[in-house]
Amino acid sequence: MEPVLEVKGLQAAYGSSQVLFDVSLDIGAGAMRTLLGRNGMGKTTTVRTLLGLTPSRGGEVRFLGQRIDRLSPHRIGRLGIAVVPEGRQIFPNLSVRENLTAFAANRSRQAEPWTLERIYALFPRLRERERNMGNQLSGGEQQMLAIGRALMTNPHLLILDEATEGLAPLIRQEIWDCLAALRRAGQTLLVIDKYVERLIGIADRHTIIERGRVAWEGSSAELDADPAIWQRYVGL
Ligand SMILES: Nc1ncnc2c1ncn2[C@@H]1O[C@H](COP(=O)(O)OP(=O)(O)OP(=O)(O)O)[C@@H](O)[C@H]1O
Repeated sequence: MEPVLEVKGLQAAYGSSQVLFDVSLDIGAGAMRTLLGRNGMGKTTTVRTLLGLTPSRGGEVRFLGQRIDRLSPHRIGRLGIAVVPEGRQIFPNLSVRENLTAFAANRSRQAEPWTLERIYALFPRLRERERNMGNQLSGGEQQMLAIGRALMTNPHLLILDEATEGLAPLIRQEIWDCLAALRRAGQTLLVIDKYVERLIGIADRHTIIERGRVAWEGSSAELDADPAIWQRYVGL
């Protein structure tokens, strides 16, 4: 079956400083892949380039078979890629409910699309906070809201950058439980996070990025069998 996302030899730069040299990866329908690597290795730039926010300088990106590496971020979003960005970017002056409904759409034409009710069932805390403004939420609540807001577009592909960064351990666990539930429900996922041991139990495949190049790629079983690999490149 054709992958949902297929990236081949992706290159990107900020001005004259090249940051991605040759990044290739694919994600099958309903699969979850992680992007791993230390700070500054190019994970966020990879995501920004997929979303059209940083122009690619070479290589190809295909989404559901269609070339997207020359499209605007707006068009890419409409095709059904949603992101939970680093730092969440919740609208501070909109309520939880308004944040969730602001971009609601059915991009992937789901027979049973995400609704407010389903988001509130996934994250009961958001229901309790329904009338609170974005800037009145804890970090964990903001992350739940950012995930809920992305799901409300019913994306073919959901990308999370720094999925659990800066969150308390119990909240981190809630986010991983949510990712596992989404994975079981057939949502295709690309996740950046640092906690390799946890991700091995949830994701299908992993890509380790080192200085803008793929240093290692493989399955959860392969990564689990070789902790030296992730200790070397991720260092936890
Ligand atoms: N807007 C920018 N202008 C110039 N250089 C940048 C910019 N954003 C990132 N970089 C540089 O590009 C490289 C890759 O950064 P990137 O944010 O993609 O890494 P990362 O793996 O996501 O790390 P982090 O977890 O710290 O975000 C780094 O050397 C960084 O300093």
